[in-house]
Amino acid sequence: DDSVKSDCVVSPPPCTKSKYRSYDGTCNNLKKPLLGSSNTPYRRLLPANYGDGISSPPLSKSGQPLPLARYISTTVYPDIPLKDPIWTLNTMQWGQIITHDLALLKTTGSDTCCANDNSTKDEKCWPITIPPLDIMSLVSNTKCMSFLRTDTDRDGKCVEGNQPAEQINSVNHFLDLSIVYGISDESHKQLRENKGGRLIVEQRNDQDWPPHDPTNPTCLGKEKKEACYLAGDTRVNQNTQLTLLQVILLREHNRIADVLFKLNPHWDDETIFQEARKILIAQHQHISYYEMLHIFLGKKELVKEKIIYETEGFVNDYDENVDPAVLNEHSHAAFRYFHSLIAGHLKLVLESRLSFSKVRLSSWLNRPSILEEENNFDDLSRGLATQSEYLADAFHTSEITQFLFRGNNTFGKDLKATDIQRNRDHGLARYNDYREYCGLKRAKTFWDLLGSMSPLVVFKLSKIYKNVDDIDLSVGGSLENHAKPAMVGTTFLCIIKKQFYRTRVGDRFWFENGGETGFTLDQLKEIRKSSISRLLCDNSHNVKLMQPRGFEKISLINLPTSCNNLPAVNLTLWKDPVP
Ligand code: HEM
Repeated sequence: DDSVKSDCVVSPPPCTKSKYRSYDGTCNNLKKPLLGSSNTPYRRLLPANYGDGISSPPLSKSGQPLPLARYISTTVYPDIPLKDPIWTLNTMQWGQIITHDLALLKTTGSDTCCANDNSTKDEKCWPITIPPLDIMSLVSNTKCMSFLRTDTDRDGKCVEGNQPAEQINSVNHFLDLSIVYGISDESHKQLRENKGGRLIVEQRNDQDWPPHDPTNPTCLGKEKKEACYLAGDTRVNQNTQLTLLQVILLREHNRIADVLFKLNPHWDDETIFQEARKILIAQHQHISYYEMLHIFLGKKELVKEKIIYETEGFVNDYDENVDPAVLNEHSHAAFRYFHSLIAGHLKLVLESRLSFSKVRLSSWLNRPSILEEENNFDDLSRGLATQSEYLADAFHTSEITQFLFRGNNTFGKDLKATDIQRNRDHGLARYNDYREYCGLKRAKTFWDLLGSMSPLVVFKLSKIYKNVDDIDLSVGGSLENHAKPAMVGTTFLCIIKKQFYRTRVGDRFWFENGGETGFTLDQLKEIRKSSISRLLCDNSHNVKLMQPRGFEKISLINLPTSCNNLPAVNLTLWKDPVP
């Protein structure tokens, strides 16, 4: 049954026909109420490929272990900083917002497992080995990086027999701003002010900030006064610009709630809250699908695949037979390709758009306090819309391949090595299998890859892997030439398209649907005016100018203009006609 939960709760909850979404995603699908809900498995496009057919990491065709993930990372993905000529850091950062809204692999236990200590005895421990000639080995004598295997449906002992393990997504699978609102009734409750439809904020220096989180492990060990935030998602503090966008979304909720309260003083807290939530989720879906995704995937492709529509009307494409769940291949290989967009330094930018300073990414991971210092919040907001993201390619900033979460140490973790190890942890089928699935020809030899990769890349692969069938999806897919205008090769494009189709068509509350869960047509037209630029304008402290298209760099055809000139959602359309 596809509605079996990781904790063996098989009986679906009773569903009322609520106008609003639940927090955990249950009852979005009325026929199968658990579809897409928190703590249910990712889905797969192709059957799993485990070493033992059940859950152990895969081996190479020859039966030998696959080449070390860290070795692949250092040999294939060096730090060559090539800037994107068109798209801003906002594009990368919104991509991570979409990611965190859709999925979070579930792990239990402490994330300190390395071959050097006893913790490796934990069956979930599968450290990333560092080869002897690696810079981390040579300079600081580090032998491994901690890696915890993802929890699966087999852990709960709810799966019988030899059924292959399926990993658990601990957040709900819908694009519903669970990062702002929480993933269950309990996690949601802690965020509510219970007045005026607002979310809890703390005021400092004339600005609103998320509340302090006393329990999040990333906040432990911080001085009591140091900001460390609570939000709908536990990763809120992970990196500076991610936290910035989370604060923007939180403030936007309260801004909308305050306007709705003025328009409809007779509404109670819950009504204001749910209406504000519905508007913000709609803005998010609109910005993600209509302003951002075409940058990654190309507009024509999105229209052709019915992921977006060229219409001013409703789009009633909800299909209860479409499973909205996040695909394992999407979250753990294809979409992670965009880790290569990450910039190692974040620019602080003045209203004149002069950049006067920058901060190092790895110095501020899990340390959001930097946002509250001086004018950093505004300067970094402008930075997001001014600075280039990096090109989608096979190069990664060493800030994430050598120094990720380094804290006070010389080195930290390696995100690309983690991505490769995770691909194997989840037993994703091989790159060659997905080539075939996505309409490319299966490669019999390495040289058959030449049609989709550069000769240098094919040469490297042939030196690293023994057999072309051994190539990991997250490696092969990330090395393909782009299927232009998409920023990604054919195989990943095919996987990502499938994801974003399911995410919209499998969501009964999709913002463009008319009917009882939707908006009036006039309201929908207002939602379609929302933009990343206006969102940053309205919710930063003192940013006065933004270019109209905030994912696109400033140019003669995209000049900064007064924030007031940018289209805005007219909330008076939400005035109750019959108070
Ligand atoms: C500074 C920016 C970012 C940092 C520091 C970061 C870091 C991470 C880390 C540490 C993980 C967990 C790795 C694991 O244990 O397997 C992860 C997962 C992931 N990242 Fe990123 N990331 C960033 C930006 C992005 C962007 C821009 C995208 C895509 C546009 C992205 C897509 C993903 C996806 C899809 C996952 C898997 C999510 C899941 O299902 O659990 N990330 N990232």
